[in-house]
Amino acid sequence: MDNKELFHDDQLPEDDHMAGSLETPLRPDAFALSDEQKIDGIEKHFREIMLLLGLDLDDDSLKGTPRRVAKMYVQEIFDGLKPENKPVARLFENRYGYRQMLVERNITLYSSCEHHFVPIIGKAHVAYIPDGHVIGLSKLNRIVQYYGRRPQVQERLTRQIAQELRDVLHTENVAVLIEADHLCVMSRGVNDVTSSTITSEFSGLFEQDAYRLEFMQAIRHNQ
Ligand SMILES: Nc1nc2c(ncn2[C@@H]2O[C@H](COP(=O)(O)OP(=O)(O)OP(=O)(O)O)[C@@H](O)[C@H]2O)c(=O)[nH]1
Ligand SMILES: [Zn+2]
Repeated sequence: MDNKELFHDDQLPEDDHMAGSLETPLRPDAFALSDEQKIDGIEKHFREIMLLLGLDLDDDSLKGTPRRVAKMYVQEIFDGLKPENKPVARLFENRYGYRQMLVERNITLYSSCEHHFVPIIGKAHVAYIPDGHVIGLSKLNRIVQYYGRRPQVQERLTRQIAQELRDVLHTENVAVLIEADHLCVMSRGVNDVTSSTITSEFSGLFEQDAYRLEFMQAIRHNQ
């Protein structure tokens, strides 16, 4: 089957489209406003949303919600949109001569579905085979957290984490696998609470079956 049968005409993959799809789509002026300006603006608009829903904003429990939501968006669940929040992963020389696979598994992942703005909850498993350098273990978790704290689709999230690991570690030998539950699938729409979504990216040595299998076995063990 060729691509034309798999995609509608306007969805046919093109090289530049595929390359660009790794980036979170941002407006050119995405960084023009301060956090405080963003919080004030979101608060105002969220108040409107609540009023349109018919909610009484004089109610004690509801009146703080617009600002609470605005702060949560800007300072918490979407703070991975700001490049200055990208974790700094200091490289250490691989003085131990460790050349085998390092797997960091079961990394807690929280993200938000960019189509419905509801949570994606899951686990990320990442691995690399060090060349000249290694990084602190917690930085692997932090990289996953950073890219999770954006409106996302799971495919892009997976690829962004893999690309960051390749960049930081100066090696192509990187694997990322994410298994996640999408609240937009579970709690609304199709209302399926049993399905979950697995995405992966394997590059460098992980494109070979033996390395991929070792990784898959490592993340399955003990679960
Ligand atoms: N590929 C992909 N799709 C996602 C992801 N998260 C949510 N979606 C899907 O995005 C789609 C949005 O489709 P629409 O038909 O515009 O939205 P909808 O009418 O709310 O669709 P339903 O969820 O089927 O009710 C849905 O099928 C979601 O399941 C993701 O991470 N990756
Ligand atoms: Zn969704």
